[in-house]
Formats: sequence, structure tokens, C-alpha cells
Amino acid sequence: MEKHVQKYVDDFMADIIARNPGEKEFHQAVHEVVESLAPYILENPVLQKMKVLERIAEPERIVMFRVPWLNDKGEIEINKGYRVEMNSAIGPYKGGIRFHSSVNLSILKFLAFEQTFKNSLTTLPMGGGKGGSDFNPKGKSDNEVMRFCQSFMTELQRHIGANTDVPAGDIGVGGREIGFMFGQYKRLRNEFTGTLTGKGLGWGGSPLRPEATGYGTCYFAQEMLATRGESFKGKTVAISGSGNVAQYACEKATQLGAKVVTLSDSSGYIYDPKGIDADKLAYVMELKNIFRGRIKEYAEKYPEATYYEGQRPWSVKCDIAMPCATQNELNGDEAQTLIANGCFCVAEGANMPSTPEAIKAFLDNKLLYSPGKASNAGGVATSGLEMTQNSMRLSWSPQEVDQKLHSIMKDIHAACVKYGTGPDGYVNYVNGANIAGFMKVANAMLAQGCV
Ligand SMILES: NC(=O)C1=CN([C@@H]2O[C@H](COP(=O)(O)OP(=O)(O)OC[C@H]3O[C@@H](n4cnc5c(N)ncnc54)[C@H](OP(=O)(O)O)[C@@H]3O)[C@@H](O)[C@H]2O)C=CC1
Ligand SMILES: O=C(O)CCC(=O)C(=O)O
Repeated sequence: MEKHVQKYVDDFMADIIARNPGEKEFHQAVHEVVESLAPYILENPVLQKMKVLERIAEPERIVMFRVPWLNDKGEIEINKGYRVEMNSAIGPYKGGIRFHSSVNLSILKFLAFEQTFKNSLTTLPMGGGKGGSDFNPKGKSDNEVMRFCQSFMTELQRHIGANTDVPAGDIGVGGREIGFMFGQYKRLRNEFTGTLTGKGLGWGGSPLRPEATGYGTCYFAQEMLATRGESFKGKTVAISGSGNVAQYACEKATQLGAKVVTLSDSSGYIYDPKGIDADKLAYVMELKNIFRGRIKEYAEKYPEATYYEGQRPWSVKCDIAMPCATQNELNGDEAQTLIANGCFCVAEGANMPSTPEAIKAFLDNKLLYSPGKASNAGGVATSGLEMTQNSMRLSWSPQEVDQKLHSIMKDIHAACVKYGTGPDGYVNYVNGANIAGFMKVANAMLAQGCV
């Protein structure tokens, strides 16, 4: 990096760190973007003068609130609730809600920041936001989850709306939680609108929203593979996670002819050398979505599989890796192991799953590497399609939604290639996604003045 560009990055980050002390995930997300954008911003002085990136990195609004609820023993429990409304330059705030014990402002600000760029990449009119709570749904009864969701929404409903801020699911928030939150929203506001996405099919949800993030990640990977005359056919795939994104990435990769050999959760991973076929995946979906069990039970059911307690799946030999669990779940050493084992494509289903050291290793070794904000954008894109169907009070067929999702993922890939191709022809999808995502938001902010 040239000296004056490095200086811009260093100064920018010094300011971010001073203004947001201790928020290391937020610093990490901003740093990656500033590194990509610095040369572009320095060539366009109006962006500097109007402090466009500085404003994008400062949330428009953050709501923090108390979430008191009664557990099954009749005792009061108290959690923290948040909504980070990051940027509304191109549409209402849009982004998921995360329920996990690790949730804090740093994590939600990094996610809301990434979401702003991701939503812009979808080409749909959605701003960026993210919310959540440090509530841990694991081990809670359905009634406890319902009471928590109702209390969370009792406050959140004041701040959201179909034209203001439209939350959806994320880690720990799936169809069950969206149902409880939507029910409470409707009761308090006396309106049936598309204020949440990820709703059930019979009450305003879109076909394919549950599948969309995992499917979309595979569609994006397909495009990357095609640039080297490759495809999923006959490839071995390692996937982390076993939640929503991992399940449907596994389903689509298998449909496209690959053999998926790993899934994981926060306790460990399973390796199935024969592959996780449709029947085995149906078992995982029941285990995880209905019985809320642990992935180690897979190895008890299928003796050909081995369970590795406390480990991540990145030492397994694979052609394609798809991290689909959480942030910073793939470090520099694990990236080197993947590369040494012949992995040539990494498509992120999770948000920021690779550490900066891992990303550097992927780029230095010229892998096909896509950051989550590009390859997992199919989830929020289909949420955007759900919003459109809700506004029209119409429902599209699964085929129609799949075709739109597929074409959005192709368009995002094309935008990354356009803005990320270097002089040697290597596509740096990190730069491509950051520059393409930034331009639309930046132009809108320039047009809208100092707001
Ligand atoms: N759902 C969506 O539409 C979208 C999700 N994403 C991103 O995809 C990722 C997965 O989300 P989703 O599948 O919806 O969430 P789920 O809650 O459905 O699944 C999360 C999975 O990741 C595992 N996991 C969570 N935290 C950790 C951790 N600290 N270490 C190891 N494993 C962990 C979970 O294991 P355990 O059960 O043990 O916690 C679980 O298997 C997240 O990064 C999310 O932000 C991105 C775009 C859209
Ligand atoms: O569907 C949505 O609105 C948000 C999905 C999400 O949280 C994400 O893209 O990270």
C-alpha cells in the first residue's frame, strides 16, 4: 500500500478507535472496509470533504433497553436489548436480530455496518441495521422464549415499522422467535404489516426465505467457481455451523453435486467421509430445529461419522470451505491448513467468519474467496423480496423467488468482478464488495446533504 494511502487508513482507524473504545469487532469490520476504500476516497475529494465514510461508520441511532421476563420458576430475569440503526440513505433500516450470550454493542455495530454494504449490494432499497440481546435461548422452554420475545418486542415496537426499520432473524432467532415477536408487534400496534421478515408462509412470509442465505451462498460460489471453469460437481465441501445457513448451504451444495463432509456447533464438529446426503440432512434439521440437540448426536446415529469435541472443521481435506457459524471462526493458521490441504475456494455464509490473518492468507494465495457481505446477501435480498410481496399483498411462487434470488446473486458477483479485478486478473472480492456496496450509499448521502 502506498504511504499516503496507509496514512489515510491509520488516521481513519485512530479516530474510529478513539470514538468507539474497546469495540474490537467493530474496529475489525471498519478496518477491512477502509483498506479497500482508501484509494478510491483519496481520488474523490468530495467524499473526503463530505466525510461520507466517517458518517457511514457512525450509527444514525442506537436504542438500548431493559428486557425483563419471567422464567418457568416465576423468577424475574433481566437481559439487555439493542437495535443499531446504522444507515438509512437508500431505504429503511434492515437487518437481523441476534439472541446469543455474547451479544454486545461491538458485535451489533460490526454487523450493522456490514449490513449497510451488503444491503446496498443486493440492488434493493434497504438501509442497514442490526439488533439483538444477550439472551441465550439454549435450554429455555418454548414458553420462556415466548415471554422473552414478547418483552423484547414490547419496547422494540416503538422504534420499528414497515417503512422505518424491518428486523429479521440471525443467530438464535428463527421461525419460532419471529412468530412470537410478530404476534406481539401486531397486538401492540394493531396492524398487520411487513415489519418483520422471515415470517411463516401462511402469514406473510416469502417462499424460500429460510433457504435463501445458504442457497445464495452456493449460487455465489457457483459464479466464483465458473470463473475458473469449475463447479460444485464432484467437490468435497467443509461447512461449519449446523443452523439455518449451514443446513441450506449443505442442501444446495449437495444438490449441485458436491459431497459435504462436515457440520459443527459451538461444542465441536462431525466428519462424515461418506457425505451428508438428503436423508442425513433431514435428521440434522429435526435434531437442530425441533429437538434443539447437539451435533455430536449425528455421530451416535451414523457410525461412519466421527465427532471431534472442542474443534473446528478446518483441518479436514476439502476443495471448498463454507464457514456458516459465526464471526472469527477461521483464523490464520486454519486458513494455512486449508490451503495446504488443497482448498481453493472459500465462500462465507456467516458474517465476518474469517480473521484478518485468514483473509490475508486467502488473498495472498489467490484463492476464490468471498466475504460474507457479498456471498451471504441472499438472505437479506429475499427479505427484501418478502417486503415487496407484503407491500403488494401478493405471494410469489417458490420458483419465482428462487429465480430472483439467483439473478441477484449473479448481479452481486458481477459487481464484485467489476470493482475487484486487479491488473493481474485476480478478483479481490473483498475490494469489489466494499467498493460496489459503498458507491450507492455514498451517492445517496451526497445527494441528501449533511444528515
Ligand atoms: N439467518 C440468516 O438469514 C443469515 C445469517 N447470517 C449469518 O450466518 C451465521 C449463522 O447464522 P444462522 O445460521 O442464522 O444462525 P443459527 O442460530 O441458526 O445457527 C448458528 C450456528 O452457528 C453455531 N455457533 C454460534 N456461535 C458459535 C460460536 N461462538 N462458535 C462456534 N459455533 C457457533 C451454532 O452452534 P450452537 O448451537 O452451539 O450455538 C449454530 O450451529 C451468522 O454469522 C449470521 O450472522 C448471514 C446472513 C443471513
Ligand atoms: O433478512 C434480513 O433482514 C437480515 C439478514 C441478516 O441478518 C444478515 O444478512 O446478516
